[in-house]
Amino acid sequence: MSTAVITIDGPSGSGKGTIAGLLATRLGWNLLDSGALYRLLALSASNHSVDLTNEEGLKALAAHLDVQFVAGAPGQEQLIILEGEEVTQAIRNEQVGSGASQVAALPAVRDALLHRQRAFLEAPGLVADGRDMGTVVFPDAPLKIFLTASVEERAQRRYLQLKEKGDAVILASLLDEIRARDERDTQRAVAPLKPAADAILLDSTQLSIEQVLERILGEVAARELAG
Ligand SMILES: Nc1ncnc2c1ncn2[C@@H]1O[C@H](COP(=O)(O)OP(=O)(O)OP(=O)(O)O)[C@@H](O)[C@H]1O
Ligand SMILES: Nc1ccn([C@H]2C[C@H](O)[C@@H](COP(=O)(O)O)O2)c(=O)n1
Repeated sequence: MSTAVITIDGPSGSGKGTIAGLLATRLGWNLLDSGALYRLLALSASNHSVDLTNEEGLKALAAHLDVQFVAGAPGQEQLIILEGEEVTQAIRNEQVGSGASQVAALPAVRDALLHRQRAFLEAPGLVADGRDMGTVVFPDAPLKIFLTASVEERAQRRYLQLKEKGDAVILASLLDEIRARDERDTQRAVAPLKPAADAILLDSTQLSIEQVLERILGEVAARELAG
C-alpha cells in the first residue's frame, strides 16, 4: 500500500500550519510546511540580491536552496536552517510572506520546488500544508482539507500572533496585506489557491483549533488512514 498523505490547503491565517503540525504530531506522521520553502526562497533572494521578478535567477536559487528542517523537542516547532543560519522566526513576518507570494507566482520556481516537496512523502505518512497540495503536489491524496476563515478573522488571528511575539503591528495594515496576498495567490496563472474538486471545505471562522482538529481526525478515522 502507498504511503498516505493528508493535504491541508487554504489562505493565509486560516490555521493550516497550526492544524497540520498538531495533526502530524497526533498521527506520528511527517510534516511538510510548503509555504516555508517559498518563504526561504524569498529570504535567500534578499540575501543574494536576486530581484523577486528575476525568474531565471530565482529558479537557480530554488534548485540549490541549502535548507534543513530539524525536528524540535516534543511539543516544540521544528527549526529551519537556511545556508547555515537558523531562520525559524525570521521567515515568519508579513514582508517575507509577501515576497514568498511573489516568487510563488513564477512557474519556473514552482517547478524547481516540486520534487523537493514530494520527497517529504515518507512512511508512516505525511501531512502537507500549503496552497496547491491537493491540486498539484499530491493530487491522489486520500484526504484533502481546504481550510478557510473570514479575512477579518484571519487578520485578527495574525495580529494576536505577531503581537504575542512582540512585533509592532497594525490590524488595518495586516488586513490589507492579507487581502493583497489572497488576491495574488488565487489569481496567479499557475497552481492558484483553490480547493481540489474532492476537498472537504472547512470554515474555521467560528471554530476553535481543537474543534478543527477533531473534525479532521474524524475524517481520518472514517477513512481508516491511521494505524
Ligand atoms: N481555529 C482557530 N481559532 C483561533 N485561532 C486560530 C485558529 N486556527 C489558527 N489560529 C491561530 O491563528 C494564527 C495563524 O495560524 P497559522 O499560522 O496556523 O495560519 P496559516 O494558515 O498557516 O497561515 P500562513 O499560510 O500565513 O502560514 C495562529 O496564531 C494560530 O494559533
Ligand atoms: N504550496 C504553497 C505554499 C505557499 N505558497 C506561497 C503563497 C503564500 O502567500 C506564500 C507563503 O505561504 P505561507 O507560509 O503563508 O503558507 O507562499 C504557494 O504558492 N504554494
